[in-house]
Amino acid sequence: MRIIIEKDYQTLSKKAALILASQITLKPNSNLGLATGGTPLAMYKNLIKMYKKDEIDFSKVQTFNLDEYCGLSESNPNSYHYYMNHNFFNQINIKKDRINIPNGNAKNLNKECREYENSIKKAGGIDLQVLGIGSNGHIGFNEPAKNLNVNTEIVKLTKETITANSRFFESKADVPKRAISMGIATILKSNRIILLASGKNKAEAIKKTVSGKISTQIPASLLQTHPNITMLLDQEAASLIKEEDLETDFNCDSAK
Ligand SMILES: O=P(O)(O)OC[C@H]1O[C@](O)(CO)[C@@H](O)[C@@H]1O
Repeated sequence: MRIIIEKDYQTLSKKAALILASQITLKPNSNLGLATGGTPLAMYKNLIKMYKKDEIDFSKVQTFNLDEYCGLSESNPNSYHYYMNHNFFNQINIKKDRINIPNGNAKNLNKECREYENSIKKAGGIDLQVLGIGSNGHIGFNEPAKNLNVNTEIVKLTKETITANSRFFESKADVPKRAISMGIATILKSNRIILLASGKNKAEAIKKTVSGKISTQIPASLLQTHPNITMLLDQEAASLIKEEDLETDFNCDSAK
């Protein structure tokens, strides 16, 4: 596990954008796995800036989003379809038919999950997956539980996640209770993963992800088994990581 600690959210977001840009430069037809939530917003802004300066070309890129709420239409401002179009896709030259986001409004949700998983396989898998993390350690919408989903499935959101995500909705009651999410194996099959985390409220989950025992109660801890994972953190999110867990050849503590 490579750990990069940046001064703050802005520098972390710039670095995340540079990692994506280098992936696309090296492989213009990359399959990118993308995340939503508050954390990647500034990364998307940086990528749009780079695109406008002619530094990146998204025309051959294909994207797969991690998750989507059940029951929200694409035009609902709280859906992840809307989030991605509004915050990213509408401002770059990606081809619409190369964008993949689970349809949380599909008539047959189980079929939708199976087809989503197959479309990732057919595309040859994900080259670079971007992840955020919930303060309970969830990745995608894979919530802490005794058993975790392997493949893309319908998931029930925990009270904690509903409360955390209610900041984007008019009221807590409006937050959907279910979502479609890539499973843990879907995520772990990606060639490279970068996980972004900013702020004190992520520090405990980050500590457990980096150095805790691997447990389905902290879904992100399973990332310890991945051969090419980079944790891109700001100082607050990294504040509970012990010094000795930073001392490996791979780790780069750029803020100190
Ligand atoms: O970046 P935020 O808003 O803290 O969200 C953390 C995680 O929770 C989610 O909103 C739900 O999966 C993710 O999209 C995100 O990675």
